[in-house]
Amino acid sequence: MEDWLNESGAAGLNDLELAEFPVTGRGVRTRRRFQQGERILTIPGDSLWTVEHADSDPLLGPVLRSVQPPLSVEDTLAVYLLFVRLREHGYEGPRSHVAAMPARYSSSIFFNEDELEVCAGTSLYTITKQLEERIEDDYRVLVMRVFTQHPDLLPLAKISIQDYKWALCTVWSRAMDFVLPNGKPLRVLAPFADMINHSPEVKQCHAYDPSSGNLSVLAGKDYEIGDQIYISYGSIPNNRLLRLYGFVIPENPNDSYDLVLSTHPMAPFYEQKQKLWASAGLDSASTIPLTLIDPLPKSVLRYLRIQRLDASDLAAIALQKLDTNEKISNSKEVEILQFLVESISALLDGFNTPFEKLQKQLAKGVYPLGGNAWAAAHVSLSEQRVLMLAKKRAENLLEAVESGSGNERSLLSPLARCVNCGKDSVPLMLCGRCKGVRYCGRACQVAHHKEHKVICQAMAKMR
Ligand SMILES: C[S@@+](CC[C@H](N)C(=O)[O-])C[C@H]1O[C@@H](n2cnc3c(N)ncnc32)[C@H](O)[C@@H]1O
Repeated sequence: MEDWLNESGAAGLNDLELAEFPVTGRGVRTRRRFQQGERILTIPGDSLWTVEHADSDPLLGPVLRSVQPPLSVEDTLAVYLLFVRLREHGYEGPRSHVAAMPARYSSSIFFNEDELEVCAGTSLYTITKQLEERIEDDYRVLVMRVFTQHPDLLPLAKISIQDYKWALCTVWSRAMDFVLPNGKPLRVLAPFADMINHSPEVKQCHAYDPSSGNLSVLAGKDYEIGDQIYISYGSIPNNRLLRLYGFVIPENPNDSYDLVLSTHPMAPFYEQKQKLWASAGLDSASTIPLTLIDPLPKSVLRYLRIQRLDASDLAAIALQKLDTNEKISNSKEVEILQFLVESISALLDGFNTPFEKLQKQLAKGVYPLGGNAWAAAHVSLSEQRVLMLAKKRAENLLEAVESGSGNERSLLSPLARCVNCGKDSVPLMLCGRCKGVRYCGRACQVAHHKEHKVICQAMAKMR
């Protein structure tokens, strides 16, 4: 692969080598020092895998162009990979790249029932089950529309659903996404650059140059000889990391839980409410990410306030006397917050193993380190952690509204109050480590330590 790339005009390969590393597995090692921002690697445009290249391939192009409606970007690249993998002559360069790719992946779509069961209750569990069905459907469509129509180029006997899943996982875990100056998205598979592993400690340092069509990797930090080179795959929570890339980051600072809020179209005043959701940047079926940094975004409360509006509230809104950015009334806010606390409790009850038990199991080594069940357990911890924070936030808000303390606003902006007791009228000190929360004194900091420890580490890492 490296010879092909050098001949095609790649730059930087002589300073790099493939090597095995603990945790990340195979990756790219540097043979020289790099300073942050220096160019490490350039892969020429002609060697990249893109939809454009697939469409202009002399053999595959006519096949792809004849499929109506056209295949998705993901399927086009997957079929392109399978097509090249099946060639016995020609395509030496791309074939050397395919030969260097992993033969199997550890995305959650390859988990057996027992392994997946460890994360039952998570969004990963649901999405993986749905994905399995979608992949089967998509494979059936490809068989009908492409493979059986072109048995000479894409013989069905050599493309099983397992092969299709391999190709999909190759795209998910190795392709890079960019937005071109004209706003169009571009998905690229870059030989050798796709051997670089992810680290949350570097910012995005790979770039596509639309004028040359080349892909470059810059140093995301300073490197010494022998160091592993990293890029950033993005701020990805564990549930997505495991589904798309087949790995997790314990105590991932980017963890999130996708809260799905929906309303039945037969609900009272549905159409009027739909307009209000739209003007709030929401939808009648909204998925709102709850994160470690913002476990209860204001948009969740806003959605629920709109959902519960009655005729008189709607009339007041029409006269601009009410704003769903603020609570409608104390009693309605209490109702919403009680519902939220109950709903989050129900979500937490739906997890196969509760947070503390799972933590103990992991500490005892019940799940073999780095294995599928271990990774699934971490996704469960990640999602439960975010939900527990969201529940705590909703409970604090509920208490503030019920007691009439008027503290709700400051509870939604946590930096303005003591995160343990909620006091906001005293001098507050910042947590020295994460600088993300404040305390009114040492006693509150000590009392809050157990709950705050994990988030503190995560936020400190992000900083
Ligand atoms: C773009 S490839 C990187 C090269 C890959 N390690 C290989 O040997 O081909 C992405 C894959 O590398 C692995 N990987 C990347 N970053 C990782 C990390 N921080 N921890 C564990 N595995 C990682 C995962 O298997 C992921 O799907």
